[in-house]
Amino acid sequence: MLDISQVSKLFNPGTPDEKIALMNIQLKLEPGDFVTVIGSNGAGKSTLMNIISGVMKPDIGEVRIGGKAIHHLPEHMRSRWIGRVFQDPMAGTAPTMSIEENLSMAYKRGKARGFGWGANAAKRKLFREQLSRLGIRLEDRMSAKVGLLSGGERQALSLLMATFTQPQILLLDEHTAALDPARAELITDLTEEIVRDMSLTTLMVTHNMEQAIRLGNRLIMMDKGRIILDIPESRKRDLTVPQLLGEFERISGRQLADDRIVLG
Ligand SMILES: Nc1ncnc2c1ncn2[C@@H]1O[C@H](COP(=O)(O)OP(=O)(O)OP(=O)(O)O)[C@@H](O)[C@H]1O
Repeated sequence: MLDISQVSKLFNPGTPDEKIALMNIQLKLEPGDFVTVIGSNGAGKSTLMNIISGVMKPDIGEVRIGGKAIHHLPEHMRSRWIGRVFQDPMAGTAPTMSIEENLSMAYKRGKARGFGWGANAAKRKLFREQLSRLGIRLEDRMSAKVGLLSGGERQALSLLMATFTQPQILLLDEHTAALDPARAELITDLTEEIVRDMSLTTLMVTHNMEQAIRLGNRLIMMDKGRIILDIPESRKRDLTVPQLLGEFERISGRQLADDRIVLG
């Protein structure tokens, strides 16, 4: 479903600030894979997400979705295949627009995949149904401005907007990191439910080691622009946080340096 081959990205080449952000990344996700991504500070996790979504282009290498090369396409052209939820609850939604207007935007984005403009009443019914799945009564507040919602409510809406047109790839970029523990748990539960129910192929960056182990069917660890560990479901099931940190130390020869690390 997602095929990244030999992707490299260098920032400020040929200057004293030269940084290797990604070095020869090879990553293949099968349909329905839910892969968690962890790594040290500056490992290249955000750059990888940005290259998949089209915020940045790789220096070399290819990104394919469903066999189609997309690395040369601009971000807006990829959005019909890719849903993304960011760490910042303000990032995925338009604050001055209502919940319904925000959902309409996301709906329009998926149009090319069979979600044509329906009659308004039919659309509103669909939005209400979708919102009610979140279980936080946003369906009763469809005309409320999104800027008035709490961080958790906005993140739940962002998750719905990123997924309800059934993207081929869902990118979750530390999407629970800015929330308090109770709201982070709500969004994590919703994520699991939506990904499972829609069989979405998902890549999730997290600083929460316990979450990285518990969620999904595969875990990858990045360091200095490379994937240094790729753990399949069979091994992940019995993995513990100390074992995971030990693996990092064994491979990289250092302790995992991450100023936002959460052990569990
Ligand atoms: N726009 C940029 N210009 C220059 N260097 C950059 C840029 N974006 C990222 N980098 C550098 O590329 C490397 C990878 O950064 P990236 O943000 O992808 O890491 P990360 O794994 O997401 O880190 P963190 O967990 O700390 O957010 C880092 O050394 C970073 O300083």
